[in-house]
Amino acid sequence: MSTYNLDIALHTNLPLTELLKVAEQQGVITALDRHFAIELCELSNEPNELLQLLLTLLSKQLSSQHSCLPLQHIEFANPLGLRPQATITEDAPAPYCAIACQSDVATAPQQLATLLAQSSLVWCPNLGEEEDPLNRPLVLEQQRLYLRRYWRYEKSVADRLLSLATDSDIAVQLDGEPRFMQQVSALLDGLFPNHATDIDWQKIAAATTLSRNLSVITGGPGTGKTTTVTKVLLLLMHLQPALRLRLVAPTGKAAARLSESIKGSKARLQAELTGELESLLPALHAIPEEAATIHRLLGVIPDDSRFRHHQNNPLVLDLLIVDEASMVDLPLMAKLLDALPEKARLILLGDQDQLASVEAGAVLADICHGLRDGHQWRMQYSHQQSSRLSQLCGVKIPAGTRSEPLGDSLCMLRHSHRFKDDAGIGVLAAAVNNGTVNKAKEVWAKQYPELTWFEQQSSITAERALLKHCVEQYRPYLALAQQQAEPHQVLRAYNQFRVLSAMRTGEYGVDGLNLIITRQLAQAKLIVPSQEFYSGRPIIIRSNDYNLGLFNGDIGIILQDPSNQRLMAWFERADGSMMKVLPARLPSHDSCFAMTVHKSQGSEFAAVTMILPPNPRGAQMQLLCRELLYTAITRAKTHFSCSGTEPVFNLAVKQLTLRASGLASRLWSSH
Ligand SMILES: Nc1ncnc2c1ncn2[C@@H]1O[C@H](COP(=O)(O)OP(=O)(O)OP(=O)(O)O)[C@@H](O)[C@H]1O
Repeated sequence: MSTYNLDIALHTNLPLTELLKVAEQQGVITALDRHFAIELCELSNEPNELLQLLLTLLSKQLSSQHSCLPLQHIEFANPLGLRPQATITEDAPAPYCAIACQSDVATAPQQLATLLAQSSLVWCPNLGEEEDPLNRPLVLEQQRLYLRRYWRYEKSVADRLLSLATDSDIAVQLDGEPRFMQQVSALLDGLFPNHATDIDWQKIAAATTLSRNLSVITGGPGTGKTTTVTKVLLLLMHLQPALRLRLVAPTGKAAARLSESIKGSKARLQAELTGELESLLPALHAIPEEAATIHRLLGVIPDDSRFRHHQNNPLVLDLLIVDEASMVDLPLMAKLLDALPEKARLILLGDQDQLASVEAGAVLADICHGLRDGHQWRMQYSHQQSSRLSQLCGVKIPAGTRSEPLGDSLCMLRHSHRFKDDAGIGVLAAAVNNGTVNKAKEVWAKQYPELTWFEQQSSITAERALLKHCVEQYRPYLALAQQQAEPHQVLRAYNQFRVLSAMRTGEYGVDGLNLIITRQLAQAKLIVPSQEFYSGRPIIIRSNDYNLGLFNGDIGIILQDPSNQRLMAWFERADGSMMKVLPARLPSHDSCFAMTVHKSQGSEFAAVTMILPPNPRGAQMQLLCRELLYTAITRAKTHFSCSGTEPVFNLAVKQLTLRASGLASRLWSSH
């Protein structure tokens, strides 16, 4: 037992170094977590076990994609989450570790904060302080412990978003020039003719975007985010023909889909531009369709985590549109905002209910946090902004209950035009998103034609109906491959269906599923996998190759080159053109009959089959969450099937992932 001046102490029955080894053996921490703590304590020459434990917990948080360690989140009775040992002997007693506070337990986080503040490793910034003169590696703010780098990212993202949200030159122009207000309002009326009696939230989202330097349009799939933003771009290009705008998304696939959506929206809009609206046609044609990845926009420097564009070499643009913003992690958002020119405007589009980014943070969810009102969502416009929007849209738009500047920049779309209100996929997605197990159960019981449940058998090889379904779904694209159809045609057909899993490893993970599906397809004589590369093999890239222009998550297919019959790997570029690569030159890759739900973000398929693990344990339990199911379901456009058991499905519906971060409270001061 170690004690300090403070009223808080670490209780263990083994020296902490031994205990951390047990924790590593149990898989509750990694070797990296243990060494991170040891090395930092050695660096500071502070042999303090409680400090070492806190550093281990911080590292564990960071490897679970949290941005910080909130001290009040620590489970004081068992901070490492140790499990009881199966075999207990005198040599190996049951490990025990607890943080005990002698007086009021409620003061424990504050006591830990005081302990940390005394360490030479930790900087506690005063309000407004930007830099630590001593460059200490850790930062403690509001009882949240950060690695300095993450604190900087979080602070710079919050500062820039707030400054963009507060910057009101466009709002001032609208308020000060009644004619301009009328002109914009008339254009909005033309583009959003009111056929329904309900409030048209797409029109309000467009007005929000037109009146702020920062706007965030969030909503589920098919709620009209792209349609709305295309109309906004049309108005902006009409009002400011020289506007320099760029479209980006976090992955190549998402960028390609954004390009396609913008093209589709423009084509639909063209048909609507009749009568007086015909004068908008030149502006419509001027809207760019090409979208890039964020990495490409920022300019990747090989083997360097920095980009070519940053604060001192900003991007050349007036307006940046970022699609699939939920996939943008905290460090990348910080770098993107850093490279945004001072006067530029920013539009973020995304679905705040989807899985958070693969790397640290949940930036979009934190931005939208202030709209949550209990179990409901509610717009939070200030009185001034609600009156401005009411004038622009010609309907009364109520003000919210909060008064933070970010509220004026946000708009949420809730009505899906992709799924009919009573169609299975939309209803199931809504039930899962609300965390209502009974409702989800009812949806499955109704046996919608768009939904299929495969009750899980004892092993994947026993799941005949499921495997038959997968073979039938992949048959059309493989038949095209056998007929040596054009590569882009085969790739399109392949993208009609995908098997998704929560995890990579194990029989029910992507690795196991790829093996079994390959075997089934070979038995059905659809592929001949006698060598590593064979015609029809879909592949997913696992690392970046800047020379080839292939990036982690890119998906292609091995097919014969029509010009010389050699097998090549074919990929679709963001602009829709095809690129071929010699298979031997491919960076690390896997087969992709099945992929993780994480990797499927930003893509959509006609049909999706989700396979849940039968007996999730440990880390798998953490992966199974509501956002994972919601993301998997909403990747499907016409059919969703799920192989699992009811308890596992329900467990995932109930579990909500929360990423620890201070961003929401920086953005929403009354949070
Ligand atoms: N107000 C509307 N009335 C009728 N159909 C609409 C409306 N808005 C959008 N749609 C249609 O709904 C479909 C989805 O729209 P859109 O692509 O804009 O949604 P989204 O939110 O961007 O979807 P995703 O998140 O999947 O990219 C499109 O076919 C579009 O034409």
